[in-house]
Amino acid sequence: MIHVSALRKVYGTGVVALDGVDLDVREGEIFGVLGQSGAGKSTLLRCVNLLERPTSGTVTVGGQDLTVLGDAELRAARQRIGMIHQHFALLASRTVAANVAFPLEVAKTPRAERRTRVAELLDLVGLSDKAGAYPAQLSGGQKQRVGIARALAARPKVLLSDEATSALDPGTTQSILALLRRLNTELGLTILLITHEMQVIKSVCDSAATMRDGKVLESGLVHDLIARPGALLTREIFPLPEPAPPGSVTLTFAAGQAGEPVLSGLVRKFDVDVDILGGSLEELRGVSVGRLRVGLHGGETAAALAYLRGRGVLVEGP
Ligand SMILES: Nc1ncnc2c1ncn2[C@@H]1O[C@H](COP(=O)(O)OP(=O)(O)OP(=O)(O)O)[C@@H](O)[C@H]1O
Repeated sequence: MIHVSALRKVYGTGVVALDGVDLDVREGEIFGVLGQSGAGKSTLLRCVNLLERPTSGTVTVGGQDLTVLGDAELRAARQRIGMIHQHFALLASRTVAANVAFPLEVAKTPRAERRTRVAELLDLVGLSDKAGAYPAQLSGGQKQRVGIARALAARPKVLLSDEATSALDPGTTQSILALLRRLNTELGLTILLITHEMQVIKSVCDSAATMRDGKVLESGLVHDLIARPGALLTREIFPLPEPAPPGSVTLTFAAGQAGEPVLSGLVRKFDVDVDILGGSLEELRGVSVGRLRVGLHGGETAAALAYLRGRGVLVEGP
C-alpha cells in the first residue's frame, strides 16, 4: 500500500533528516516506526503524503507515485491519505461536528451528504453526544477521536499517525489504540504510525521499523523481527543488562512457545542446572513472547542448546 524507496531529505539548513530510507507497508496492516527524538520519523511521515517534498527517492501510495504529481493531482491523492496529530490540530472556534465536516467542505461535498457523513463518523468514534461541543470542552482522548473522525471523512485507504497518543495518559492511550485497531479491522484501513513509545508497538503493530539518524535499521513483521538474532526491537522490548555475562545464554521464546514447559524438559533430558539471570514475558498483540537469560552448568550443555534450537527457541551466546 505504501512503498518508500531510497528516500532522502536534506533540509535547507543542511541537516540530513532522511538518508536513504526504504519502507514497505502492506495493505491492511498497522505499521509502526519507532525511534528516538531526531531520528527522522516526522520527516518520513510528512514525506509520505508529500507535506514535505523529499530531496530524492520515491513515495508510492496505493500504486501511485506521489513524487511526480502536479499540485491538483497531489491534492486529490492526499484525500486518500488521512492524518492525525499529537496535539490534535482541531479548530478551536468550530464545534466537533464542524471540525469533522471541514475536509468535506473543502472537497465541496453537498450539505445534506456532509451532515449524514459527519453523523456516521461521530458514531464510528463514539462521540455522537459531543457534536455540538467545542474542542476546549473535550478531554485529550475525545479530541483525538475528533481528529480521527476528521481524518476519515473522505474515506481514505491510508491513515498516517504522528505520535497520536504521546500527549495522552496510559489508559486513554490504550483506548485510542483499540479504536485504531478496530478501524483497521472494520474498514480495512492501512495505518502507518510513528512513535517513541514501545507500548504502541507492542499493543497494536503488525510490523515495525526502527529508525536512527535518518536511516531504517531494521523492519519487518514484529513476530519475525523477534525471532531474528540481534534484533534491536527485541532488545528494546526486553531490556536485559548488556553485555551478557560471559558464558550466559539468552533465549527468546517467540509466538506461542512462551507457555511451553521447555526448561523443565531441558533439565530432565540433559541433566543441566539452569540459573535464571534475568528475563521477562510480554504480550505482543495478544501473543505471549518471552526472553530469558540463563547460565547452564553440568550435564550435556551443548546437546541442551541444540534441543532448544530444535524447539524453535532463538539461542544467543555463549
Ligand atoms: N523544518 C526543518 N528544518 C530543518 N531541520 C529540520 C526540520 N524538521 C526537522 N529537522 C531536523 O531533521 C532531523 C529529524 O527530525 P524529525 O522531526 O523528522 O525527527 P523525529 O524522529 O520525528 O523527532 P521528534 O520526535 O523529536 O519530532 C532533526 O535533526 C531535526 O532537527
